[in-house]
Amino acid sequence: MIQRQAHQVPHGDAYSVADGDNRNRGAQVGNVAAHAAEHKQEKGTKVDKEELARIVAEENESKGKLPRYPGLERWHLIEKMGDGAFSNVYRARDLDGTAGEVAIKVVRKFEMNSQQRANILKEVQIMRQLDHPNIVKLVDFSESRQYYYIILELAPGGELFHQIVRLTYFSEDLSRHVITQVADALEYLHETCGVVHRDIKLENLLFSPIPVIPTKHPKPKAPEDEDKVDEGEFIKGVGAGGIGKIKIADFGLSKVVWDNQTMTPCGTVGYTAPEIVKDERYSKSVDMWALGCVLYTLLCGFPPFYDESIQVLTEKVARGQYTFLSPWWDDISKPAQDLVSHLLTVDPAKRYTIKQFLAHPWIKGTEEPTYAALDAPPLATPAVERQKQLGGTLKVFDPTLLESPGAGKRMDFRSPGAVNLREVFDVGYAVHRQEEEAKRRKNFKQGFRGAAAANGLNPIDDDDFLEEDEDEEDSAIPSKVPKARDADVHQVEQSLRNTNLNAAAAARVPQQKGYGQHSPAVTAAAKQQVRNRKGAFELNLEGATLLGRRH
Ligand SMILES: Nc1ncnc2c1ncn2[C@@H]1O[C@H](COP(=O)(O)OP(=O)(O)OP(=O)(O)O)[C@@H](O)[C@H]1O
Repeated sequence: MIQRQAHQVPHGDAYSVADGDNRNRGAQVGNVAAHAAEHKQEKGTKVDKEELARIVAEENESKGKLPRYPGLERWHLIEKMGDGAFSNVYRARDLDGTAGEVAIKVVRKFEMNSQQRANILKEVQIMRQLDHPNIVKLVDFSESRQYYYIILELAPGGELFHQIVRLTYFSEDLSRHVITQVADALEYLHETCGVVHRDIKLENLLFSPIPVIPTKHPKPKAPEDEDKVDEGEFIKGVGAGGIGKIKIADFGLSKVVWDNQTMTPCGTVGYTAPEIVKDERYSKSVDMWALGCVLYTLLCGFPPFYDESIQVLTEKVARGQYTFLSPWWDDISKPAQDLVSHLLTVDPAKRYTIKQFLAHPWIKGTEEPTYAALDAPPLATPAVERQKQLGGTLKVFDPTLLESPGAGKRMDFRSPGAVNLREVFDVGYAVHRQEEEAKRRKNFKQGFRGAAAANGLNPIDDDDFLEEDEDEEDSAIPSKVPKARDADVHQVEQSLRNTNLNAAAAARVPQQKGYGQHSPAVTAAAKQQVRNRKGAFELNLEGATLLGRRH
C-alpha cells in the first residue's frame, strides 16, 4: 500500500489529505508526535477559542452568509443542505474546477468524545473502500483542529423521504426503479465488500433529479388516489416523477462483517465456526428487513409498522405484525406483495438474501408465478376481485375499521403528525436491528468461545470480549464494550490523513447542477434505544432524542 504523508496546508490550521507529491516520505512517527502536540494545543489557546467562536457564530447565522472553515479554502460553500447531530452538510463547488459540485459534511470534532470521533472515522474508513454507482462516493477527507471535513459526491435531489411526501406513493415501476438500485448497492456491500449498512431508510437514500415527462395517456384516478401526484412517463433505466439515480448515504452505523482482502469473517484469526458464519448472515439480514420496510413504504406511502404507542409499535416490529392494508394495497400486484412478505419475514434465516431478492420475478419483470412467505399476512385483494366477492357492491372504505389508529393514513406524511413518521421508521429499524444484533452478539460470543476452544485457545472472558465497532445507540444494550481511547482515535486520524482520496475519486464525481434542496422540515423525533434485558423489549426514550442527535 502506498503510504501518503499528511501535510499542513499553508492556510489556517487545517490538515489535509496529502496528494501524490508527498508519497513515501515516511514521516509517520513525526506526524503522530506533531498531532499529539496539536491536540495539546487544541485544549484552549485563546486564538483557537476566538476562531471557534467566530465559526460557531457564522454557523448559527441566518441565511445568506456561510461559515468560513479553516482548511476548506479550496471549496466555495453554496448552501446548507442538511445537518446531523454533530455536523452541517453544505453544497459546495471546487474552486479549481476539478471536482465540480460536492456535498461537504463538516463535523464538529470539539463536541464529540473519543467514541463518537472513532465512529466518524470508521464511517470514513468504510466509505473510502467503496466504489459503486448507487453509493455516495467519498471524494476527500481532511481535518482542522476543530472539524473533520468529509467531502462527498453530491446527490442533488436530496432525500427520497421528501419525494414520498411529494408523490404520495410511488407507482410499481418507479418503486422497482428505486429499490433495484438500492438492492444493487446492497449486493455490492454484502457480497463484494463485506459491509452491512444497518441504517437503510428513506432519509438515507438520496437521488439525482431528472425532468418529468408528462404522461401521454393519464389514467382515471381511484377515489383513494385523488391526492396522488402524476409521476409522468416512466422510462426504464432512467426513472419517473423527477427521480433518477439513487445513492445510499450515511454509513455512520455501518460495519465490516468480513475482510474482503483475506475473505475471512472479521474478528477471527484462522478459524470459522458455523456461529460466526451465521453472525454474518444475521448482520446482512438486518439490511434486508430494512429494504422490505422501504419497499413497502414506496409502494403504498406509509410504513409497515405503525402505532401511536411506542410500546405497541415495538411489539409489532418484534413480532413482524404488519398488514397489506385495504384499500391502499388492493391494486398493488400480488408479486410485489409476495416480495415484500419475503423481506418482512421475522426469522432472519428464512428472510430473502440480496441474491434471492434480485432474482425475484417482480424485480426481473418476468411472468413467473410468485408465492408469499409462510408468515405473510393475508394479501390485499384487487378492487375488481373484491367487487365480485361482494356480489357487485363495493363497500365504501371505513377508516374506523383500521386496526390501529393512524395506520395507513397517507396524510401522516404531510400533517403535523409527519413529525412522528421519521420516528416510526427509526423506532422500527432500531428495534429490529438491535433485537437481531443482541441475538447475534450472543451467538457470536458462544461461537467464538466454541471455536476458540476447538482450536486449543483459551475461551475469552466476557470482560475481554471486544465488539470492534459499537456505536452509542447499541451501547444501550448491556455489553462489555471497551471505549475507544484518544490514542486509538489519533491513530486512525493519522492513517486517514495518509490516504489520498482526492484525484481519482474527484474525477469520478459528475458535474451536477443544483436542484431545489429540501432541508429536513422535521427535526424533532424521539430517539429510541432498545434494551433487551431479561428477554423483554423495552424502548428507552430517556435522554436520547433525534433532536438531541441533531441538536
Ligand atoms: N452527498 C449528499 N448529497 C446531498 N445531500 C446530502 C449528502 N449527504 C448528506 N446530505 C444531506 O445532509 C443531511 C445530513 O447528512 P447525514 O445524514 O449524512 O448526517 P449525519 O450527521 O450522519 O446525520 P445523523 O446525525 O442524522 O445520522 C442528509 O439527510 C441530507 O439531506
